[in-house]
Amino acid sequence: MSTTAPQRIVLKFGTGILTKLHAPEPDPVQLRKLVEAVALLKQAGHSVVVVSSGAVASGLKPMDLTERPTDMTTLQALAAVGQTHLMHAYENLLRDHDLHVAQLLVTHEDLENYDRARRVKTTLERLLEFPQVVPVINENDSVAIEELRFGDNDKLSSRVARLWGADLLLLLTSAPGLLRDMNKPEEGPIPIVEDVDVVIHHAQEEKTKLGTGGMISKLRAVQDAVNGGVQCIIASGRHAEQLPAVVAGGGVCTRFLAKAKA
Ligand SMILES: Nc1ncnc2c1ncn2[C@@H]1O[C@H](COP(=O)(O)OP(=O)(O)O)[C@@H](O)[C@H]1O
Ligand SMILES: N[C@@H](CCC(=O)OP(=O)(O)O)C(=O)O
Repeated sequence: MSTTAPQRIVLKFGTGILTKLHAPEPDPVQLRKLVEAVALLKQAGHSVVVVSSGAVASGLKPMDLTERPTDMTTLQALAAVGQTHLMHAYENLLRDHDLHVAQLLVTHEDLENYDRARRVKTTLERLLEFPQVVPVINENDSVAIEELRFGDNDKLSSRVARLWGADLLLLLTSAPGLLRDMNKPEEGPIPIVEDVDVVIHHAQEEKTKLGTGGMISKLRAVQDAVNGGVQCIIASGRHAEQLPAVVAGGGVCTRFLAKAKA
């Protein structure tokens, strides 16, 4: 992988890395580190799109809730409140790097419909002609129809990566990558995967308390992306400082090789 040519990179920040380790609320220190990594990648000449979860988690405190609710209507209401808090935080942190956030909220239907998906793509491309802009995409949770929701942002990020023609999709999560055995994290993640089907059995149902996806959802999203010619990486979002190294081909992570583009 070339490190000099500007690469189109989609970074997906899961809920599990945007919230505090032991409290269900956004972690400003984490967000600051992730935004710093985005700024570094942009300085290195990469074109960066962020898919960020965290709307529901950001809505808990303003709505005086301590636990993630389970009913869909309350979750959608929470996302409506939390999304503005989330964007406000991005805006403030990006400003320190002379960058601006551009919010794109999309539904499953938007990306499945040819004309609407083209519109999302053209808007994204126009935004990226402005080097000071960082598009931050989330599911339009408050209007998404329950049966058609992405639900987690893993699938959404792979659809965006394919639509935009990204070179790399980086799924940042609470795990250091795909572990062979979750009880033996000291073994480190599987470094390279050529065929997702061969490793899918390593993924357990277990996931973080606030996240909705889990590792199985991530691997399905990875499969979709690599089939579309997008290389994928699963890495820890708790070590944002290693992201430039990961993008350059090193670091601790699991790398999934892309299939040839059709
Ligand atoms: N084989 C595995 N290797 C690493 N993590 C795994 C594995 N199987 C299941 N997991 C779980 O997947 C979680 C990451 O998914 P999730 O909680 O949905 O995070 P996010 O909110 O970042 O999408 C990890 O915290 C871990 O508990
Ligand atoms: N769109 C939702 C994301 C839901 C979610 O938790 O996704 P993920 O972190 O990918 O498991 C939100 O912003 O809260």
